[in-house]
Amino acid sequence: MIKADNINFWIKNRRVLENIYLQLNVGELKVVLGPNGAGKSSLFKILSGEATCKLGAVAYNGRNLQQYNAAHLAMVRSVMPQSSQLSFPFFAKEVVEMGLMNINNHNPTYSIQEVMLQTNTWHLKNQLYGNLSGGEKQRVQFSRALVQIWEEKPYPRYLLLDEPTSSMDISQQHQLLHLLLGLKKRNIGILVILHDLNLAALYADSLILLKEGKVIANGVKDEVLTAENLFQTFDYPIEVLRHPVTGKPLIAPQPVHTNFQQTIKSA
Ligand SMILES: Nc1ncnc2c1ncn2[C@@H]1O[C@H](COP(=O)(O)OP(=O)(O)OP(=O)(O)O)[C@@H](O)[C@H]1O
Repeated sequence: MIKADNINFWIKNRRVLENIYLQLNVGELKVVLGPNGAGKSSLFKILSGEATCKLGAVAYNGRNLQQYNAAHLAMVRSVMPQSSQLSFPFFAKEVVEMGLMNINNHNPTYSIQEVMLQTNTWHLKNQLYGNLSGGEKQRVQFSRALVQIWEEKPYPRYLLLDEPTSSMDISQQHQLLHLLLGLKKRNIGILVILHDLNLAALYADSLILLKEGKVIANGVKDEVLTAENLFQTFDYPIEVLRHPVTGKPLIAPQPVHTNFQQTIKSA
């Protein structure tokens, strides 16, 4: 389990995260939602170990994050940040192979091809990463993160993804989330930051709504995804309907012209 207790985080004397508690279990897909600037990426950096908080603590499998060295941490969690800059002209396949270098695995029981076929990137293997489209770059970075945890292990591991689908078309978005569902069965817990409420509604087990650094709601999907919680989080009127095929929540934002101001006043 990843356990975050009372996370408080300041950037330049401004508190951007306040008293955050969360738990991520293996077999769970947790989505973090919230408006721009809510603190999602800051929380992500603290959970992944990229940043440290003055107040509060993060533990992986019962052991404080600070006690892990980089190599050991790479064995228990894999990370896809919002953006990744590469200073050299790597081919797409070389970028994916970096996932193996992170865990010092020179002899994987699986092939890079196997993973890249799953993420629809194998045909891009010999293209320069810098020349790929935004969505293609994301799929390559996702592949790199997957390669790092693809091999089955007897201990719990975690995959952390910050807006992995933001540049992807609708088909690729759903394929990525579908792949995550498969990973849940491999003793892996997954935390994803998304802006697409409907992707969250279809695929998440649990959700955290964040606004101005504070948790508005945290729990199982059906309890968190209510019109009231969404309004409180986004200051925007959003209906929660039922998906006609899956029966899961279906998010229907109201268009701005339909009495938006009136709705805000009456809420
Ligand atoms: N390096 C920085 N210097 C100053 N302020 C920062 C810095 N990084 C983040 N912030 C501020 O911290 C707050 C939280 O930022 P964060 O990136 O965590 O938000 P977010 O929820 O991920 O937003 P988005 O949805 O737009 O990606 C924002 O107000 C942001 O302006």
